[in-house]
Amino acid sequence: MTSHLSHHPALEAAASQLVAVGRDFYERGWALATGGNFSMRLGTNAMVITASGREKGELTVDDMVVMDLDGRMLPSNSGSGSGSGPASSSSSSRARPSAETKLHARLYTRIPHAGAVLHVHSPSATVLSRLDAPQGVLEISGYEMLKALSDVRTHQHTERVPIFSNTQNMEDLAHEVDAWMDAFGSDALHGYLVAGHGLYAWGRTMREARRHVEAFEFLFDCTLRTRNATRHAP
Ligand SMILES: CSC[C@@H](O)[C@@H](O)C(=O)COP(=O)(O)O
Ligand SMILES: [Zn+2]
Repeated sequence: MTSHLSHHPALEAAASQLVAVGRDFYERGWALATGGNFSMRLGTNAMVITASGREKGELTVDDMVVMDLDGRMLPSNSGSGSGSGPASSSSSSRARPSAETKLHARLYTRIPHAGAVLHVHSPSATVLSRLDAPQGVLEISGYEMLKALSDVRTHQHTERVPIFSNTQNMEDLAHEVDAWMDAFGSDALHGYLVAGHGLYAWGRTMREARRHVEAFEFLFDCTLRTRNATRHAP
């Protein structure tokens, strides 16, 4: 395969996993219309993240940007042209990092075991995050599927998913996430919601991060169906 990543086998392997998750999540309707972004850690202070504005179901290994966790682009992004955003979403245009790069970087910094971070715009996450935004947290308990979240051993667990207000200012949003983790810790956290926007979830590996997104999606869907059924109960 010829790409600007081809001299970096570990990086290219990560990029291939990002391409695969993009295709899968697009097909499931969780990353439509360029929504969503995905990254993997590369060592202690670096990550590879999807380029901004790309169709997530049509990513190639060239639609990736290598960054350090302080927001600097690192070499290996040299094979590109210019422009980004939905209007110029071809893999030959210059790769600009995801607009939400700061959120990924902050998670890798705060959670040393995080190896992959996945952000999706799924309908259930988007709807639930709006419904429960006033409470600032979504609590889910009683489902066997909770055990798909790492270190959860029983359906009696209560998963607390914080909900942050949406903003286009990623520094502000990252600050809100930091403040929440300062107050409540990050050990029991598997993901968070951004109101009217979507879900961020992570895992030690790409496999675990994907499992977490799938589990959250199932749990969100069950939560919405239960509320709907309760509303229509005689
Ligand atoms: C449909 S636009 C969505 C973006 O604003 C953003 O929320 C998103 O998830 C994708 O941004 P991107 O810059 O492509 O990583
Ligand atoms: Zn988004």
